[in-house]
This record gives sequence, structure tokens and C-alpha cells, in this order.
Amino acid sequence: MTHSDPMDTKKIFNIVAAFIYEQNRFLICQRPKTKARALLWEFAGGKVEQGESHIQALKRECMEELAIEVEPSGLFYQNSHEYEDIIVNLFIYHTKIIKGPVQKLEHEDIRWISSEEIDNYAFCPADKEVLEIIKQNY
Ligand SMILES: Nc1nc2c([nH]c(=O)n2[C@@H]2O[C@H](COP(=O)(O)OP(=O)(O)OP(=O)(O)O)[C@@H](O)[C@H]2O)c(=O)[nH]1
Repeated sequence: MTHSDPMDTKKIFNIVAAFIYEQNRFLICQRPKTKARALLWEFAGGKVEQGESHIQALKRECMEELAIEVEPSGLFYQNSHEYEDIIVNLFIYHTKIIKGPVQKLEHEDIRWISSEEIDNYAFCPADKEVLEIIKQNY
């Protein structure tokens, strides 16, 4: 009997994330030590829960992680990426902060960086392509 391909058993998650750009800088967050992709940098966000829209999920995640009220607008970037543990469908939205200030509630660190500084940070692999787009356009 053949063993099933691990592809078949990996869970697939829809992930929403926020591209928050203010005064030539955008917000990046460092993943906690205890989670998958520990200490890699990412855009704020997380898994879309059952029954939630992308917009609802992004608002909830930004409040949970950063204590900010946000208004997501257009979809900026979409990608699927297979990790060792899961497959992510990543949706990154242009997002504005409606009410701050930003507080670091869940991450190891948070930073506002310019596009020139991107190469100084190790990001989640699924973010590689959008970071190239940011480098070219911001
Ligand atoms: N938020 C966010 N997650 C990303 C990005 N890029 C990327 O590959 N991911 C991946 O998407 C997944 C997000 O899941 P998570 O574990 O942070 O989600 P969550 O906040 O709902 O946490 P939970 O699993 O504890 O409920 C992680 O596997 C993470 O590595 C990104 O830019 N932002």
C-alpha cells in the first residue's frame, strides 16, 4: 500500500494581514518565540475564523494584537504558500488605523520600517514576493 502524500493531510488556512503604511513607513511585527515561524517578521493579522469575513477577521486581529481600530480597504496582495506544517492562503489588505495608539500585545517586537530597511529583517517566506512589490513601489 502506498503512503499518502503529506500534501493531502496538511490543513489549509485563510490568513488575513494588514499593510499599514504611514509617513513612509509600514508596520511589521515579530512572531512570538512559542509559535510556528518563531521570531520571523510578518504583517499583523492571523487566521480567519469560521463565519467571519476577511474584514471582520482583520479588525479582530488588529485589535487583539495591536489594540488598534482599523479600516481595511482594498486587497493589496494574495498568495498561497506551503509550509512544513500547514498551507496558507495569504490575503494582505491596505489598512488604515482609525484609533490608536499601537500597543505590542502579542508579538515579540513591532517596528515601523521604510522599504529600504526590508532586507534587514527575516520575514515569513510567504511574504517574500509582496516585500519585493513594496520595495519597488514604496
Ligand atoms: N499574520 C500573518 N501571518 C502570516 C504572514 N505570512 C505568513 O506566512 N503568515 C503565516 O500565517 C499563519 C498565521 O497564523 P497565526 O498562528 O499567527 O494565527 P493566529 O494569530 O490566528 O494564531 P492562533 O493559531 O494562535 O490562533 C502563520 O503560520 C504565519 O506564519 C503575515 O504576513 N502575517
